[in-house]
Order: sequence, then structure tokens, then C-alpha cells
Amino acid sequence: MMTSDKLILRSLKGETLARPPFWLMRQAGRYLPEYRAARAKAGSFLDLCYHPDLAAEVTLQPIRRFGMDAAILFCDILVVADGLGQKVRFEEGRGPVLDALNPEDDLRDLQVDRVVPHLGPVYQTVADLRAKLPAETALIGFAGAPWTVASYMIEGCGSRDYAKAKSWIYQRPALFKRLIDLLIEATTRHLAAQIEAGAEVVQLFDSWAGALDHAAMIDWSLQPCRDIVSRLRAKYPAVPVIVFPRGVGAGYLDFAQAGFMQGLGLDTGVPPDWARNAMPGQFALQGNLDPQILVAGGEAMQRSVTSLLAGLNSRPYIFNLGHGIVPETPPEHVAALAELIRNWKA
Ligand SMILES: Cc1c2[nH]c(c1CCC(=O)O)Cc1[nH]c(c(CCC(=O)O)c1C)Cc1[nH]c(c(CCC(=O)O)c1C)Cc1[nH]c(c(C)c1CCC(=O)O)C2
Repeated sequence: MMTSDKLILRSLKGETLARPPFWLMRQAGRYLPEYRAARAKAGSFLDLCYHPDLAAEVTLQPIRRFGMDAAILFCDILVVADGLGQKVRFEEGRGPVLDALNPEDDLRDLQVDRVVPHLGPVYQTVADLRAKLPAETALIGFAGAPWTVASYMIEGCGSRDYAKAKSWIYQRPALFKRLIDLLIEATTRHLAAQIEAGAEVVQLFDSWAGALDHAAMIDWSLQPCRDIVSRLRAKYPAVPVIVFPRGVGAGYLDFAQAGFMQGLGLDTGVPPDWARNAMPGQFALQGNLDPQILVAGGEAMQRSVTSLLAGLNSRPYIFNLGHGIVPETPPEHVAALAELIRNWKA
């Protein structure tokens, strides 16, 4: 099968399809017993990300079970911080923990030239996956967008109010801009290396974009995403980019009008009819089933999926969740979801 026949690539080129392609954010992970087994073998979570055989194996697990139209590389957005030289660890029940950046250090310990060499095993995983995936399955690479990654680097962990990260924005603007510029460079190189290794689509996750006010969102979410996409597109015009600015609300219109991406990921809160009607342009919309509806399954899921498909599949569209799968998700519900989508007829 030719690459251009893969469904997700057709949607991202602006084609409206009889049934949309689908994949699920966090489709590899703790809701699958075979993931938990591989994770136990690897030791730490980052060891798993940097172990090409195991990382390729967990990437393939959901594809074997459910036959998604795309596989997403198994990795994490915080490997870029790790690659820059800021140690990252993942603590059970707590999530990522980093030694928070100290503004007095003036970013001097971060080395952009270290990123691609340090992440060599990740690109090896990408290359291995291209050889192992079924011919009809596309491979998605990804990175965190600069603001979301910067927030972890400054806070040192997940945050409810982003007080420290915002103190950099508003009280140390020159330093914050240097950090974002460094992340634009590191992220562009990291995505380019994934493309060189065989990624056919890339997605930028700006998971915490919704924490910013509108003006800051434009400066620190939209503009950095635009920079990264335009640099990648200049070099790899055939590789589409999906941007997921989670939680930006009416700011989705700014992304739609800027129009630099080939796919726009909608979070759970975006009304599908509004998205379809208000967003001009030929780019594909992606989303946005509530992950908790996938936990519930049954008729509730059937109703929501049907209405989502009826609402969004009249334009270029990629079915997905509005955020990542949660560990409580019964795998049978994912199988039922896959059936619903595959059998969809407009
Ligand atoms: C913010 C963010 C992170 N990581 C990611 C984001 C953006 C998407 C989002 O908003 O969810 C992206 C990510 N993280 C992971 C993937 C793998 C690919 C996939 O989607 O299947 C992807 C695309 C694996 C992972 N990343 C992580 C796990 C769980 C680790 C484990 O196995 O214990 C997985 C499978 C850990 C992680 N990594 C991160 C957090 C906050 C956590 C802890 C929360 C949690 O445990 O779910 C940072």
C-alpha cells in the first residue's frame, strides 16, 4: 500500500472520508495488562522510553488488539528536558519530578546540542516501528509544545496554578523568552530526528495551554507552535503536523485562523458543531470523546460516538479522545469503540 493511502494521511491532506481514521491519545499504557508487564521488565519509566525493543513492543500492543489507523511512538514529552540535561524521573502515583530550574542559574546547564544524541534510542524505536507496523498503519511521532514542557521544567512537577512558571512569564520575561526559544530549537530538532527515522505525522501536545490568559496563550502557545511547524514544513513539506492546544476555548479560533497546522486536536470541552462551523480552512479536526465515556462504555458511549461522528465527519476528521485514555479504561470498551468507528457509514 502506498503511504498516501493511509487514512490519517488522507484526512490530513484535507480529504473527507466515509469513515474517519482513529487513534487514541495514550493508547499504550496502564489500562493494558501487557503494558504493565513490559513496564515491570524495563525498570523505570524512562528506561522503557529509552529501550527500543520494549518501547516498540508497547507501541504495537494497542495496534495488535484494536487495529487503530495510527500508532503513536511510545515515549514522553519530558524526554526533551532530560535530553537538555535536566534530570527527569517518574514517581509512582506522583508523575514526573524534575530538579526545578533555578532562575539564578540562567539556563546555563541546558545544552541544546545534547538533545538528539541523548535521544538516539528513541529514533531507533521509530525506525524499528516503521519496519514492524502493518502496511496500513501510520506512525505518529510527537513532542510537548514549549509552554507545556517549560511549565514542568520551571515547576519541577505537575502544578495546579503554574505560579512559578507564570512568575517567569511576568517577572522574568527575558529569561522566560530564552527558555521558550531554546525549547523551540530543541523540539524542532527532536521532531526532525523522528521524521528522519520514519515518523509520518507529528503531533505537538500543548496540554496546559488552557492555563494561560488569551494574550499569553498567543505569545507562548500559538507562536512557538507556529514557529516549530513552519520550520518543520520548510524541511519536510510532506509530513503533516497536528497541534493539540488543550483547553484554549475561544482561542481555538486563533489557531484556526493562523491555519499553519494540518490537524487541530480538540479537547473534551469543545462543542463539535461549533468547531465544524466556526473553523474555516481545510485542516483536519481531531477529537474529542470524553475519556470517561470510554470508561463507561455501553449505550452512553454508543450515543456519544454516533453524535460525534455525525457532527464532525462531514469535514476532514480524525476520531480521537479529548484527552488521554485513563488507566481505569476496560480494554473491551476500546474494542467496542473500534468496531463502532470501523462500521460507521454516514
Ligand atoms: C503532559 C504530558 C506528559 N506526557 C505526555 C503529555 C501530553 C499529553 C497529555 O496531556 O496527557 C504525552 C505522552 N505520554 C506518554 C505518551 C505515549 C504514547 C501514547 O499516547 O500512547 C504520550 C504521547 C506515555 C506515558 N507517560 C506517562 C505514563 C505513565 C507512566 C507509567 O507507566 O507509570 C505513560 C504511559 C507518565 C506521565 N507523563 C506526563 C505525566 C503528567 C505523567 C504522569 C501521569 C500518568 O502517569 O498518566 C507528562
